[in-house]
Amino acid sequence: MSRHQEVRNLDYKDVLDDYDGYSEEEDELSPEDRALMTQGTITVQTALGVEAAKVSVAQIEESLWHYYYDTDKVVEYLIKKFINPPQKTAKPAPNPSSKYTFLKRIHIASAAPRDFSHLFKDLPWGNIPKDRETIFIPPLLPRMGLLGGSGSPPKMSKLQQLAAARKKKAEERAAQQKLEQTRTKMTQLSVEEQDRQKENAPSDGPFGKRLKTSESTAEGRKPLTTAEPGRSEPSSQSTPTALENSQHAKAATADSPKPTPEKAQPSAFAQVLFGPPLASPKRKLQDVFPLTYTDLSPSVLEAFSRPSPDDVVYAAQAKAGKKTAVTQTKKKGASSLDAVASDVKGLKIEDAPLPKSRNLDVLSEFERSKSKKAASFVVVGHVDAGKSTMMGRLLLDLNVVDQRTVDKLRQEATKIGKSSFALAWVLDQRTEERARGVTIDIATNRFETDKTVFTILDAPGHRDFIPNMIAGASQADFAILVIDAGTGAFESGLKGQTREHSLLIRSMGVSRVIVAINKLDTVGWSQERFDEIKNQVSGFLSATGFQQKNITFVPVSGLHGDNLVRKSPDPTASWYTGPSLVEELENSEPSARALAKPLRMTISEVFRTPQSPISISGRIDAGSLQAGDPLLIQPSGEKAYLKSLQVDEEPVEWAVAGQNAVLHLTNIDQVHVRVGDIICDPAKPIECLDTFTLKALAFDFLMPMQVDVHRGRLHAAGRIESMTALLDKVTGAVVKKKPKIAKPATVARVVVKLNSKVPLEAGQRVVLRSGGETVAAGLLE
Ligand SMILES: Nc1nc2c(ncn2[C@@H]2O[C@H](COP(=O)(O)OP(=O)(O)OP(=O)(O)O)[C@@H](O)[C@H]2O)c(=O)[nH]1
Repeated sequence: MSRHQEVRNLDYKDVLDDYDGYSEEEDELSPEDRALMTQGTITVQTALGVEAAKVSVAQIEESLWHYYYDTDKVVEYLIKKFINPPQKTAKPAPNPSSKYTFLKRIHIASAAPRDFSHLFKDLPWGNIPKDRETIFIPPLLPRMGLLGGSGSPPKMSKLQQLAAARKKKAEERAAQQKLEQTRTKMTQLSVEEQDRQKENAPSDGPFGKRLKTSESTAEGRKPLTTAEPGRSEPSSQSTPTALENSQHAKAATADSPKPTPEKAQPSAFAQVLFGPPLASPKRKLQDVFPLTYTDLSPSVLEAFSRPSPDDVVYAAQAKAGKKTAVTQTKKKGASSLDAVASDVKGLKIEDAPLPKSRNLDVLSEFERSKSKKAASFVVVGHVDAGKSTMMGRLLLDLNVVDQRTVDKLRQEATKIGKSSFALAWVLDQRTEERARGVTIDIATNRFETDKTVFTILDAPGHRDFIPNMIAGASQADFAILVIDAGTGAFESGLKGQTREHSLLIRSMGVSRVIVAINKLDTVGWSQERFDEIKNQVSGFLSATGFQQKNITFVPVSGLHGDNLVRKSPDPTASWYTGPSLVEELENSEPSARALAKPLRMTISEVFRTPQSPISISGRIDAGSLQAGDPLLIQPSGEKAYLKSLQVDEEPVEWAVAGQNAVLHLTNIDQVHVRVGDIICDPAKPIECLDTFTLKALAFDFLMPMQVDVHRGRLHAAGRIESMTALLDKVTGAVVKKKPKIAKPATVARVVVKLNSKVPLEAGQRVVLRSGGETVAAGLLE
């Protein structure tokens, strides 16, 4: 088949149908368009009146669509097209049956064009070299004119033509009247114009005109006697009065027998710019544009040499005998002002009274008190080892939370398909934690046994939240390391956060650890599995620096509560006869308290309470405090006062190291109090450092590198500036000076430089992280 035949045989209808892409659904108007369409139709029908019957609603709508709801144009178009069509017009009307063809056309035009190039491929003019080919950039939108738009104005009916002519005439007349009015007003306003007409003198240009408006004498410029024309009311009365006054004044001073015609006065601003007005209209150019800094005009020089109008008035009043009255009034006013001033002075805005300290001997009070021991423990372990569930269950079994609460949580958890996390939700209270099923930040809770008040610090297991875990570990006396005994879970945990958490808690100074081997229900309470895990964990904990006597193991099922508070009722678990987890906790002695040391408390949270707009919570690391104490907040260096405090949610008079306290502060702005800051005694403040030396245990390769320093809630960016020595792990003796690198598991002395000063001091433990990994932990020297 020849190319021509091919072209001839093409079914264009099919081709276009293929590429139409138009569907009835797309014919629908948006709600806004629909509203505009309805409104437009009503307007057009009203405008057409009885003639509206001659056009269908569809035609009106179609026209509205094409004219973008311009009802005037639509009316014009409809009159022209349907109501009063010109005889010869043969243009087809928009097809009312096809609604919004405009929209259709867009679709057709925007559809991908079919490639017909193969039809012409053997034509010589089809083989244009590439470099000579025209680059066709298609328009963004299809080019289409408006309906009926030929460019020429639409033809009008006789009626329309008449109406238009009448309208035009009326407009012209109105414009003419307006012009006349303005001209009259301008004539009334312009003094210059009158003068000019009187004198019949030619104008000297714009400046010349203005300069004629005031007189110069030998003594200099005369004071202005008339109001500035520009400021006078444009009333016919004001002008003659001004003229009279002016002429009267001039008659008294002018030498010329001829009365000088009144002229508009230049404004003060104009005089500053252009100098004094001259008698002669012919001014030299340099006078017209004097440079103010080379030739100060006399008006400027004289500006303050005469009494001001106010002074003149006062002088006149004084002459008229009112001076005393004015002075009296002034005096009266002054005396009442003085009285008010002295009253205001007398008013003293007292600051809120500072809280008073009872100056108790807190340490002896603590000795005498029969309060229970306070201990904090951090719960650590690999993600999903069951830490939160275990703590939730513990709180349920100890009646800290009731069954109803747990049932409610279970219902809520079931709704989002996480029913197994109901117990974990007792601690994981954030929406994000609940939605993701992971702990994100340290969750604290509290429970009491006969002897001890325990604070739980439930740490996140996920590696992304290690900094929060570090914050928890820094507040803990001891730790519960939770291990998932499930097949494969223990092994993967050992490679993951089980090992990292163990290293970190040890680095943060925690020396006692209870290993809860969890989820034993999933392995049928296999003693074998328990022993296997016990052996492996015991080995690496010893290697990490924990003493064997400080490590204990408890087989548990956190979900079912086995061996947490009560012994497991499961017969398959009968092989374990040791203490429960709570008993192990009670057996754990909290680490020694630095009671006699200067006060140090790291802020864990800042919040608002009924007692104070700035309340903070945290664990007292060292020293003691009591209500009324002045406190220093570092690094801000701002002083606050301790209004009142709470320990274990009870209001108390004092608190000591090891206790978790809530302090209600006063006399401080909130901007100076941030999480991670340190509260200390103003008399024995902690220093703020930006460089320190650290005895660091390397978890990874160490070298001069960027690091983040973590101490509790404090995170500071910095870098390892230099490495001064490699140390012996046991003796601490220098093994190598100025090493280039420190391998994992070695101890190095490194100098860290921070980007900003933070409160740090010798003896504190910090963790170094880099690129989201813990690279070292150590002790500040
Ligand atoms: N079978 C069984 N499942 C448990 C046990 N303890 C916890 N789980 C389940 O383990 C899953 C994870 O529990 P979580 O308490 O959220 O674990 P986690 O260690 O707190 O998790 P992160 O805090 O996010 O690291 C949940 O589905 C629990 O129901 C247990 O003793 N036995």
